[in-house]
Amino acid sequence: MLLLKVCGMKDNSNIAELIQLQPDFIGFIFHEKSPRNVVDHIEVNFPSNIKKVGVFVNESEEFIHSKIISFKLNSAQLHGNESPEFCQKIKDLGVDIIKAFNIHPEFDFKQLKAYEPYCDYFLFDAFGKKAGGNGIVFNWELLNQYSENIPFLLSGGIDETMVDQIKIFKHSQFVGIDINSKFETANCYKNITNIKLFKDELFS
Ligand SMILES: O=C(O)c1ccccc1N[C@@H]1O[C@H](COP(=O)(O)O)[C@@H](O)[C@H]1O
Repeated sequence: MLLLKVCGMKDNSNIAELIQLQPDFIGFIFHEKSPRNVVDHIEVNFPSNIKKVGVFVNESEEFIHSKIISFKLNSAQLHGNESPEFCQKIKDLGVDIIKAFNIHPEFDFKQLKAYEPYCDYFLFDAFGKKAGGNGIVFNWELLNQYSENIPFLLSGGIDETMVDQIKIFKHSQFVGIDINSKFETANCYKNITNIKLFKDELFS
């Protein structure tokens, strides 16, 4: 069964509704340039089986540490140009590491080897103007070049029309899906009904 990560949550009541659907990961973006940037405290009780992921773009170790503590994060998604050594430093803070990469035709998959010892998952996103949340789908066939041993989540512009595409996509390290902007209504609210339909169809 694929893992499901729902990213870019901000609003307490929206988060509480999402928890009812039992995704595997819920992501919180800590990036000032993003409309999904979390500024307020999240006041929702999380069941222990749902992992809280903080998403960071080239932030300092101190900043990430402070968010791990105040939001009780289980995982850090590093969505910038963070080095393998930086991933190791953040992993040593006691969280799982999801290292994101923006995939394009010239992407050098060989660079991923050095990240292997410090990452729990890779996340493959599209390449766009912004670090993430571009709502763009990349050519998943490029992942045929990925031959390392870290499981990955597929990301980038995934919407509810793509269930069949996801079901036929095959890769030995493909373990999950990350959804974000394509499930939003206004003001970065997630449409919980659409997420439920997507999840039910994906896992049927
Ligand atoms: O969503 C954002 O604003 C964002 C900002 C900075 C880094 C990552 C961000 N989101 C991540 O982007 C991918 C793809 O999102 P989308 O489906 O294309 O909207 C997803 O992994 C989010 O975690």
